[in-house]
Amino acid sequence: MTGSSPNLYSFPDVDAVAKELRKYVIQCQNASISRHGSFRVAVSGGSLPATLSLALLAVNNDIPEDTLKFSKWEIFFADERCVPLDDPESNYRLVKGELLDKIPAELGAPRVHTVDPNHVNDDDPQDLADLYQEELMHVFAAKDSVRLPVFDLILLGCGPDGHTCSLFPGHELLQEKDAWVAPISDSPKPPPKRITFTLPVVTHALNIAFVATGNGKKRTLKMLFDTEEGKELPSGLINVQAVSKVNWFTDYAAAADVLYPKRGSL
Ligand SMILES: O=C1O[C@H](COP(=O)(O)O)[C@@H](O)[C@H](O)[C@H]1O
Repeated sequence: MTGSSPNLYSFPDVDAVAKELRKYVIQCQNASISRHGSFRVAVSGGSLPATLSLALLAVNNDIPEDTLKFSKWEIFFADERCVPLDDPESNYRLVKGELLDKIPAELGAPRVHTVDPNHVNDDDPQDLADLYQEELMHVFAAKDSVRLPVFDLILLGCGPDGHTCSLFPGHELLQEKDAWVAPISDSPKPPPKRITFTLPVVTHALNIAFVATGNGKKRTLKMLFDTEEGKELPSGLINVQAVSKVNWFTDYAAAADVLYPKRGSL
């Protein structure tokens, strides 16, 4: 699962992607629970939650090592839009509808860390970002002061422009070195006001997985993996900075034009 460069996995279709993603997430879960008793995972919005749901809500055939232990999960949001939690633009609402509401009771309930709903309508999203950073600090810096949180797994999407979280190409936020969570008021993709994990937080995670499927991601993946220009895009910066911790789960449609070596199994 690791090498000296990002792993680009490519599978025939979304169902096959979901099957392998499940294996990978469960491997990360089991290792994390053995290490520290919980699984701290961050999720994204966009197209990711649907594929994640397909992966995690599959039947496990009673294989013990294929068991999801949601009661040990702490779920965070790699980025969130500054909207109420029940707004159609909310990443929380999306993840709730696709996944959280559908988790069978016998698998346990995760602890979900949403943004503070009392500050989503603030003019300046700085407070919302600061409060979410404090939420992370309660979990990751409970005993000592730590420079950065160490997520067990961050699950990312990649937009057609190469953005990930709410980190957009050429945006000054890509230079942020200190904050764990940052506000953005000029997102080129609506809604404009959001908060996002910063690059240092993402690249400090133990495991990072991108999920990118469908024709709409074909040009983006080609650029990210086969061109120098792609290394400057937000998703490309994560490839460059986190190298072997990064695993891409793609389908044949998205990775069709990529020359970078692809793998067909975990
Ligand atoms: O705006 C966002 O977009 C990205 C990518 O979405 P996708 O639909 O192209 O997969 C997503 O990862 C992020 O969480 C979301 O806020």
